[in-house]
Amino acid sequence: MSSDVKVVDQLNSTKQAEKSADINATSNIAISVKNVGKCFQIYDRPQDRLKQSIFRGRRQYYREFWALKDVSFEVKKGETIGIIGRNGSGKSTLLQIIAGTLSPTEGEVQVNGRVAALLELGSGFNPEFTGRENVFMNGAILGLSKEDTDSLFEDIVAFADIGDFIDQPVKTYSSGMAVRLAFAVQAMIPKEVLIVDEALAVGDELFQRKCYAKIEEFKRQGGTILFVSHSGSTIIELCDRAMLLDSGESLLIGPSKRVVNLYQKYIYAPASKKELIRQEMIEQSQQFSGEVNTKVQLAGTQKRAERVEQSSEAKQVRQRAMYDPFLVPKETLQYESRGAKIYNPEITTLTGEKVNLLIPGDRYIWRYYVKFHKPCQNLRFGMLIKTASGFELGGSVSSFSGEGVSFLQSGDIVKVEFTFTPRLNTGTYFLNGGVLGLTEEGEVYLDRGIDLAAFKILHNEDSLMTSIVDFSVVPEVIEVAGPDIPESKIEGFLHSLHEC
Ligand SMILES: Nc1ncnc2c1ncn2[C@@H]1O[C@H](COP(=O)(O)OP(=O)(O)OP(=O)(O)O)[C@@H](O)[C@H]1O
Repeated sequence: MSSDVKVVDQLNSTKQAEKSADINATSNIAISVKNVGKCFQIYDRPQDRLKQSIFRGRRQYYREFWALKDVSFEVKKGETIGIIGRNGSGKSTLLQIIAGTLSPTEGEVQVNGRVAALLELGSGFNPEFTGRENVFMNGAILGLSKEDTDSLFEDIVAFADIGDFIDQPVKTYSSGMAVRLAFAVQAMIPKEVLIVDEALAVGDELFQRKCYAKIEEFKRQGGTILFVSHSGSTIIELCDRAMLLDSGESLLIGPSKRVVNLYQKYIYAPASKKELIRQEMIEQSQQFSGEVNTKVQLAGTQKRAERVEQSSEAKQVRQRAMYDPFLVPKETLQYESRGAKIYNPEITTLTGEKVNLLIPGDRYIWRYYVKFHKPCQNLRFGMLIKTASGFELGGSVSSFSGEGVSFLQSGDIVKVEFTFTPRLNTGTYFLNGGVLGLTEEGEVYLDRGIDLAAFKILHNEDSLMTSIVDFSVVPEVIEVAGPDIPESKIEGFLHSLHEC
């Protein structure tokens, strides 16, 4: 897209946002998408495009391709919604329509407030102008006065961190530098709605972390976010709800963890089962409409576990079996079997007692059995531990890619054990198990169970750890000087300490 076209589109976008703000100013809805469809005209040969413009309307030289079909949803103010789906499912098209850089063929989109969109970053810059000039141009396009942009300018430049290049023409920038500056503009402008296409993978890892921190800050401040990602765990971590797009259709909108799990079950299902799962998802979508899932049947669990934590008995329970029958995942999800099935998943102590209240730092076994219903080869077995919000903490597979148990007959049963040490903070965690095998489609899950078991890490009074993972940190604080070192001498003094 040329920069001129982009400018016009963005001006339209601003106008659209202003218009919507009038309509929705008092509503708690930030984005409303109603029956949106997008049809692209596909020309098989370049000359067909020319013919179409000459014989306009009299004959059709293109094929129609509907990239979005009848998509409807609403996003409340302050909500973060994730959009997930395979390549080509229509995610970017939907984001562009909501951002106002693409118009829908049918349906209606309303956005309440100013939109900043982290899409096609840098494509709106004029390469002949300097970074500074482009920042002011972008500000004007986004509806900011010169004074507004003036007051944000230092922050934009500091965030982009491109040094003196700010006064060089953008055509001299590396692509990474242009993207950084464009991100900084969108990140710093005042906005009500932020649209992010994670596929942008901006710059190096440090800059990416800075971008995520900025997105998280916007979320904390009550901003509304629409977020596209291929990473299920990022969607679960960041988003309140998620939408699954498939071939341009919105199949499922609901709690993000549930949507991501069903999506994974769907993409790994054999072709013959896909339509069935698709229908199941459409039906589930109607049930969700905003409901929040509780993960575990907590009846009595929390109180029971707290009592155990508090009692002096907790200090003596090392090596004693601790099992709470109420601590079971409410929503275990098993993939469609492709010739193998997982049975009897359980956590035990090294001496075989079934447990789910674990002592941090002790050794345990995650065990399941697998029965094979057809001959299978290159078999690998996996485990994964996740937080209650679905964030993947870590796991293991039984061998490297492509290796594994070379062959098992139909009817064979294997026992799979993973001995592990949960070095984790107090809290509830979930375990997955999976069997991978080589089929004519490549390596696929022959069976996979999401949230097959839950466990709780008991409180350790002696631990000073913070957050989730225990890195066995040993803190040490030593007084090295009294108040007699003046401020101006501190660096020299600390240097002399190292030399001693
Ligand atoms: N300008 C266009 N002209 C014709 N077809 C288009 C155009 N833009 C997108 N499409 C088609 O529309 C479909 C949806 O594309 P889109 O980029 O929205 O998918 P996506 O889900 O974002 O994919 P990805 O995950 O690969 O980024 C694709 O089949 C794509 O080829």
